[in-house]
Amino acid sequence: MTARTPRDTGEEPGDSSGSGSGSGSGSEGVAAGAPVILGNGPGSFARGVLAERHPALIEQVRDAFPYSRRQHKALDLLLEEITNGVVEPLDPSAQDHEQWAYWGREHIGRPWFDAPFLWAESYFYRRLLEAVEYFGCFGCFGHLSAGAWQGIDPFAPFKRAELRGAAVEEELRALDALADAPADERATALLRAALWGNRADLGFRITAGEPAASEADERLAADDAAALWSLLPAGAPGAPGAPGAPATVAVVADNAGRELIPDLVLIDHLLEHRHAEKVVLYVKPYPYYVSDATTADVVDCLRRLVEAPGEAGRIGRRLWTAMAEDRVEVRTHPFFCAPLPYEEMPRDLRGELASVALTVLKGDLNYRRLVGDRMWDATSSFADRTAYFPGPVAALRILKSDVVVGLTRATVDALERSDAAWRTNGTRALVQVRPRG
Ligand SMILES: O=P(O)(O)OC[C@@]1(O)O[C@H](CO)[C@@H](O)[C@@H]1O
Repeated sequence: MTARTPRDTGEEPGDSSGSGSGSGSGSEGVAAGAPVILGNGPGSFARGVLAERHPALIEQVRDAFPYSRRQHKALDLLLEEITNGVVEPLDPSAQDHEQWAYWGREHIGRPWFDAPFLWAESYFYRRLLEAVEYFGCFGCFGHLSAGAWQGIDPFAPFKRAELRGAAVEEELRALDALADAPADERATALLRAALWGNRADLGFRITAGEPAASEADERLAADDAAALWSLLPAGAPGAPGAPGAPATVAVVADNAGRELIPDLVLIDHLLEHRHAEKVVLYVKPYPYYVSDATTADVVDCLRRLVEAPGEAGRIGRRLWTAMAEDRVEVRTHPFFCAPLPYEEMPRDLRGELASVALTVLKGDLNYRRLVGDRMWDATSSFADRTAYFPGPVAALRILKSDVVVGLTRATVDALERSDAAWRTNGTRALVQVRPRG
């Protein structure tokens, strides 16, 4: 992976135009709005992630690989730093050193817990990759082992185990029962599968354990599914761009494996029923938040589908062909691993998303970045929070952090009465849509 410059990622060192004033970049006092979520709230969800989940993850990664003494030492140092130390910069020779020094200008040298939660999490994953030498070992010039671990995804063993597991097997077999279902029934079931697939988040399970079985609809805090489908009418054949003609849909993926498989199945449905003529699938440029999907994970999931019997195999083969015909295109951008809200997305990405009929953002982190990682009033308007987004946008998300907007007062009151941890325990979901403004 070639690290990109600040200009590529939507923020320029020294830019005083306001870019970089959002929740992730450090100037938390600048933008108007609800308080930015920091890592230091006593007893807060964010603090728990930084104090418990990240140290546990370091140990899990350490145990999953036959790392060298040098890598173990780097992991030890990182563990000590995130629990008792202050934020250290990336190695000066790392390609993205300058970028992260800029993003971290208000946090480097200060305790990890004092930084905005989104920033601290994002930088933690970057530092974990540094410790395991994912981009090479920059302090080891001239040493023959300097690049030996390049590109080895530290989360791959967890992702692979999930993909080979019984749950995926069962979910693939369940597709047979849907093969001949009426299109609208199939669409509803596949959208729901892609939504609840977001429970399959290996990072979340480090401390939360296996999520409770869903009672799907009863646990939807908001359901704009009808609005989503109305933006993607099943297309009659027509010239691209002509009124009523199917268009391009962007899907911003979240987790690999058990989430990405239903995402891919939904993408196949969109193409098969001409809700879209093309789907662009955005993935992370490098391993992130444990199970976030990279291109390698897309390949693994497609192989898993293609090798499956029955309907799953047929879907896999159709998608394989669609990739060859550019009807499904995988893209990435450094911004997807930036500690910034989508409001600060760079011009090139904004241009791409402006041209599609709908952008579907999967998962909790994408939601936090979409509306801003702040303690919003849960009844504040989703449309207002996302008005900056360059085109129609839909969020499919399991609630796994404090951020939420767009709920009715009645829903919030009912949730507060029934379950104190409803925002973070992974048992509630939402589908929220903002059509073109
Ligand atoms: O984006 P995803 O995979 O749905 O969730 C990411 C997540 O697990 O990471 C954060 C804590 O580490 C939380 O915001 C959220 O629960």
